[in-house]
Amino acid sequence: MSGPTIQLAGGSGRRIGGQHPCLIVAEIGQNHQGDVDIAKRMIDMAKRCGADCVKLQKSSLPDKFAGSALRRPYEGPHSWGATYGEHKAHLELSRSAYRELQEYAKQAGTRAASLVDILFTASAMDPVSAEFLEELDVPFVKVGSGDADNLPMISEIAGRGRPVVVSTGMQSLETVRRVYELVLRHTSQLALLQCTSAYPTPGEHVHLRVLQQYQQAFPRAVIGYSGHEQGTAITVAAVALGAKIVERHVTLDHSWRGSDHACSLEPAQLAALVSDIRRLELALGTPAKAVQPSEHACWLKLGKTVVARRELAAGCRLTAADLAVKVAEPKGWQPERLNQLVGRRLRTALQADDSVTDDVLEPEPERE
Ligand SMILES: CC(=O)N[C@H](C=O)[C@@H](O)[C@H](O)[C@H](O)COP(=O)(O)O
Ligand SMILES: C=C(OP(=O)(O)O)C(=O)O
Repeated sequence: MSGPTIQLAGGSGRRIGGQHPCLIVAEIGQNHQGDVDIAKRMIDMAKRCGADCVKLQKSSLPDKFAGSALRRPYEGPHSWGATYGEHKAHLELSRSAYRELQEYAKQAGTRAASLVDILFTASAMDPVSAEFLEELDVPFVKVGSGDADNLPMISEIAGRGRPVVVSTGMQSLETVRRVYELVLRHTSQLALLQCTSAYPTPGEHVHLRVLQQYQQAFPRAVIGYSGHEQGTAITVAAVALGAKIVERHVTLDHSWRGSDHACSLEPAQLAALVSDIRRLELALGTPAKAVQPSEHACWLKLGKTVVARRELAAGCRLTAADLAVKVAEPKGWQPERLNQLVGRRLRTALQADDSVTDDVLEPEPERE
C-alpha cells in the first residue's frame, strides 16, 4: 500500500508519496496577469485555502520560443499583446520578482497564523529557467507538459539531483516511459503527473484510469494528477485513485483576461478542494475491515439478535422454527450463530420475542 516517496529539497523537510498526505499545488501559472502584487495576493489566498505549494511558470522568452513563435500574431480576448512575444513578455515576471515572491511565500504561514509556510516553486519552461530555479533552491522543479518530451532539458534537471515533477499532457505512454527511465538514471526523486493539456478539459478526455496504468508501469515514481477540468470533483477522485500530488490552476476571478482562468479554481473552490481531499484521505482509511467504535450506538439501537418466535417452555430443546431474528432488548445471541442454538435445551421458559441469551440455556453438554 505504501509506494515510493520523494524528499523535497529547499529545506522544507517534507516528504511526499507513500503514506504522506497528497501534496496540493496551487498553480498560479500566469494568472497573476504579470503583476507581482496580484501574485502576492494569490500566494496568501492559496495559503489561507490550505494549499501546500504555490507554483509559477518561469520562462526566458528567447530560450523558450523561437523568433517565429514570438512573432506570431496573438489577438483575442485573452491576449496581452499583438504578437505572442508581446503577450508573453507582459506575463513574464522578472528574476527579482521571483526572489521577492519566494521570500513572500516564506512568510505566508505567519500572515495566515499557521505554523507551516507554503512551498514555492515554478515550472522550468527552458534550460535557462531550470538553472535559475536551481539557484532559488526550490523544493522541486516542475516540468510542464510542453517539455515532457524535452529529454535534453529533463536530463540536465535530473542530473542536478533535485526532485523533478513531470506533467505528461500531449504525450504517449512510450514517451513517458523514456522520461521515467532517463530520470531514474540520475535520481530516484521523480513524480509523473497524468495531465490532459486542454483548457478546460472535457470530462471524457481526463482519463483518471491512467493513474492506475502509471502506478503499474512506473512503480518507482510518485504518481499524481495535474487537472485542467472545471470544478473540483474529478481532482478529488484522482486522490481516491492514488494521486499523491495534485495540481490545479487558481485565480482570484474566473472572468479575468487570460487563457487559464476558465479552468482555474476561485478561492472558495480551492478551499473546498483542499478540505474534500483531506476528508477523503481520512475516509480512505485502511483495507482492514473492522467494526468501528462509532458504530456501537447504531448496533445498540438496530443490531439484531436471536429471540423466541413463540412461547417456549423450560426444558424444551430448540428447533430452528422456535427462533426468529429481531431488534430486541437485551442483546442475546448473534443471528449469524442461530444454527448453533438448534438442539440446545432451555433452562428457563421464554415469552415470544424474549432474547435468547446464555443465561436462558442449559450448559452445553461436554463433548467427548
Ligand atoms: C502547456 C502549458 O504550458 N500549459 C500551461 C500550464 O497549464 C498553461 O498555463 C499555459 O502557459 C497557458 O495556457 C498559455 O496560455 P497563453 O498561450 O494564452 O499565454
Ligand atoms: C504546463 C505546466 O503544467 P501542466 O502540463 O501540468 O499543466 C506547467 O506546470 O507549467
